[in-house]
Amino acid sequence: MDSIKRRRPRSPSPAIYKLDDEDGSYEPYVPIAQRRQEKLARLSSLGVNGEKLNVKKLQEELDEREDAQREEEIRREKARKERTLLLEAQEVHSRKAAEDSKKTANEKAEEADAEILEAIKSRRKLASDMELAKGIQYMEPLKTSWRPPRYIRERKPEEDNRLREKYHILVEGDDIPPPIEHFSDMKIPEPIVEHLRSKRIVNPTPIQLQGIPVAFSGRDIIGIAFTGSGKTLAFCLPLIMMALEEEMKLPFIRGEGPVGIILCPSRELANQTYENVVTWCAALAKDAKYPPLNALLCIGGISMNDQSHVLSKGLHIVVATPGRLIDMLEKKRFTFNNCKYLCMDEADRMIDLGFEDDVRTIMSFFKNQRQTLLFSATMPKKIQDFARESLIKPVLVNVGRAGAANLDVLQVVEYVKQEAKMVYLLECLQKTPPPVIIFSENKNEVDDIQEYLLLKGVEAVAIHGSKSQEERQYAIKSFKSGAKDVMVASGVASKGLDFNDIQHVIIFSMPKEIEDYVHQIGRTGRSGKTGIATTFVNMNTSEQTLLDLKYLLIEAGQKVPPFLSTIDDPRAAQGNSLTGCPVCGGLGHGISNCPKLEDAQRRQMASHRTVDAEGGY
Ligand SMILES: Nc1ncnc2c1ncn2[C@@H]1O[C@H](COP(=O)(O)OP(=O)(O)OP(=O)(O)O)[C@@H](O)[C@H]1O
Repeated sequence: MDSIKRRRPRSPSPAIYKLDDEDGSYEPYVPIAQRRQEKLARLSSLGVNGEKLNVKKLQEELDEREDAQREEEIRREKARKERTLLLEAQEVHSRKAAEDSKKTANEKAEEADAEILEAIKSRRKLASDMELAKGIQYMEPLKTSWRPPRYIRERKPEEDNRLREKYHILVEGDDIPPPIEHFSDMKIPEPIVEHLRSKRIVNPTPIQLQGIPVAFSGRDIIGIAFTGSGKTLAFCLPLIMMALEEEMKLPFIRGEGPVGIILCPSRELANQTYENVVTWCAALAKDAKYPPLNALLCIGGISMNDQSHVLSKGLHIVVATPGRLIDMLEKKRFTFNNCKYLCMDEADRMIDLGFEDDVRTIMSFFKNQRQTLLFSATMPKKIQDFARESLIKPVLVNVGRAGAANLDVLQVVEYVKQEAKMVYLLECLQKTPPPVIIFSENKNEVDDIQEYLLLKGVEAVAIHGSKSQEERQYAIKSFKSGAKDVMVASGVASKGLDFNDIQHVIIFSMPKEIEDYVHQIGRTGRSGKTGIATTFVNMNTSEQTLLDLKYLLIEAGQKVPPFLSTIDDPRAAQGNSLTGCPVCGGLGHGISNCPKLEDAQRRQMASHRTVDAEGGY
């Protein structure tokens, strides 16, 4: 009985059965009585006298030996199985590694892109923290009293579409207001139309003929059109009209207003837009029928006390850079209690990671529903999608591909060795008469170029983020007035600045982001005139930037120099899709190599509430 208790079961466990069964080594069960008989027979065959020996003891010894044998078999079997599993795991692993290495060729990049896009998607909505906290979500656009003339209202939708096709305007959104081909049909006050005519602004440009009716209707808008195509008028005029209507209903007194704000990424651009607003308001007020409208320039680097006379009256329009505007709002120099118009010029720049939080803070000062307008020449798909989520029934008005170069600019790309650049620059300046702008990414280089040109007797001014506000203003003023022939500039002057008839833009050092290039060459070829842009590249220019440039030249139907055409797109070799980067709009790379993403991450790490190097604050 004892021995039976200690003995291990001879018959294998069901699990082992199963395994044995699987590989065909199944042993049939032998009853205990039969086994005892067999054992005794074996003992007697060995010549052992069963009566003399303690049979029970012998039997136990034999059982133990058999048990040990059986255990050894099970152990070996287990080891064999484990080894097989290990081998299998190794095989799976190496199969996966092989698949992964195959993926590099086609899917890996897309997988990585999807991951980055997912991360970008998780960015918070652009709505202010206050709106988000209160859970406020406006569903309907702002109501305005403006209506298109009856004959346009009665036009068939197909006719509207025909007009859009004629002007290469793409639209997206619900209930899109009709395009209007003439200023006179937009119900703009006659003194303004008259003033525009005096400036040879007779017919609206495509972005204006669709953008203005959309904005006049109170709709949120994303307006994308190439550099120099008249976006400023498209977003200033609706604000002037809104302010006019409010003022005429009930005149503003001290402490009231503004009705709306225009946000710009640089002081110079804000200043230029402010001057436009003031000119158009003054043109309006020339007719005694219309009241004067007050505008305030709110930028870093200037004393706000100089404008105290504006603050002592009712305030209609504020043109600002984000930092100074937040400062003024926090100090309660004015409020947004009645503000219902927020426009962002160069909006992609405003809402990319650098200014995103500032924009949110500004939005949190609004007390009521607002109309939001975003305009730019470059607006990568991801920024469009992100912005769209934060707008109310927005209308997208797109003239040409977002980020495409202005076709009125002749783009010349030249290979110039680093050490030869300065000398070649002088030669290059002979291509056209002045005025000429030279762009460099590096502030020290801007200073060096100006110094060199001055030494060579060229009347040159320089502007970059480290110059004082006076120096910057002097540079812009003297260049605009024609007193100086050449302006050497860092990126600060590249976005939105509208100089008279620039003949030639020279890009001394190619920017990493192709969007910056598009803005820089866009300082020429404005308002229907043509211009030249010469860009120096060399081995310091990254291959990816060169690829972006190559595709942009091809898209614009420009000549591609041999050293650019020989650069192959690695994505093509890997069989990857050649669609443009959704983050920066560059056509020569995917999202995983986006230079803007790197920059954005860098900027996010730096505290952007400190003085903006480009002078935004
Ligand atoms: N309808 C028009 N007809 C002719 N010229 C116009 C018209 N509208 C604006 N302009 C002129 O075109 C020039 C460029 O306009 P604006 O500065 O608004 O361009 P933009 O689209 O904002 O360019 P950017 O993207 O570089 O900021 C200005 O000098 C402006 O006076």
